[in-house]
Amino acid sequence: MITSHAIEVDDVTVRYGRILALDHASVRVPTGRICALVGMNGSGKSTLFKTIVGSVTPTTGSVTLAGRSPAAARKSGLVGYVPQSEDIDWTFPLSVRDVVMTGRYGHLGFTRRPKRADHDAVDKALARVELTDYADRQIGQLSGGQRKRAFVARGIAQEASILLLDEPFAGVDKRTEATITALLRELADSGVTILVSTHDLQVLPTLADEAILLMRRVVAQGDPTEVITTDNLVRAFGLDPLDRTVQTPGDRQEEAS
Ligand SMILES: Nc1ncnc2c1ncn2[C@@H]1O[C@H](COP(=O)(O)OP(=O)(O)OP(=O)(O)O)[C@@H](O)[C@H]1O
Repeated sequence: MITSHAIEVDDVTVRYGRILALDHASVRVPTGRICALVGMNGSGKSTLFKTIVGSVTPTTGSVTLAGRSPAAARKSGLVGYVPQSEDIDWTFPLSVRDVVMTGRYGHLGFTRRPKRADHDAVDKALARVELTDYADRQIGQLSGGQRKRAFVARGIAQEASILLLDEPFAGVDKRTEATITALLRELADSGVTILVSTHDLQVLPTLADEAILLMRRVVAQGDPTEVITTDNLVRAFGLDPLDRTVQTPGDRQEEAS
C-alpha cells in the first residue's frame, strides 16, 4: 500500500498504570520529511517513539508505518530507532562496528553471517558519521556525541526508510549537532522519513520541515515557526508569556530582520 504519510499515529492513548502518558495523540509525518517532536520532560515523547516501534501497546488508537503495523515494519527493517542514551546499556561488550552491524540483521540471510555487502554497508555508514577510526572501540568508551553518531550509523546501515531519534542532540557539542543535522537532511533528501525529539528550539528552523508540540496530546503540528509560538509554548510548557528570556525561532527571525 502506498501512502503519502510514512508515519501515521491515530488517536493513541498510553497508560502506565495510573499515569496517562499519551492522551488521544494523533501525528502524521509525510514521507521524506523531517519532523521535530518538542515537549517538556514527561510530555510523552519517548512513549510516542516506543509506541511507534511497537514496544509499548496503546489502549486506544493505532499506528501505521508506510501502510504496515509496527510489528510488520520492525520485522522488515523499515524502521531505525535511536533510543535515549539512558535506555542503552553502555557496558555491553560490543564494539562500535558490532553496534552498527546490528542494523544489518534484517538483511542477513539464513546463516545470519554478514556478507561482503553487509561489511561494506557498515564501513560506509561509519565513514558517513566520521567514526571509522573508532570502529573497534567498545561502545561505552565513546563520548556522548560519538555514541549518538554510532546509533545514527546503525540506522544508515540498516537502510531504514523511517528513522526515529530520541534526543540525539542531548549532551552533544555544536559540531556534532551540525554533523547530525546535515546528515539527517541528506537522508531526508534521499526519501527517508525522520521523527526526531529535541529540547533545542533554536535548532528547529535548520533541522526540521515540521514541528509537533506534545503535552500528552498534540498541542500543535505544522511549520516550525508557526508551531513554536509563545502562545503554544505557554500551552505546552506553562511558560509565562511575559518572560522575554524565552526565545522562540520566530523571535530570532524578527531580530535578524
Ligand atoms: N515504564 C514506565 N512506567 C511508569 N511510568 C512511566 C514509564 N515510562 C514513562 N513513564 C511516565 O510516563 C510519562 C511520559 O514519559 P516519557 O518518558 O514518554 O516522557 P518524555 O517526554 O520522553 O520525557 P523526557 O523528556 O524526560 O525523556 C512520565 O510521567 C513518565 O514518568
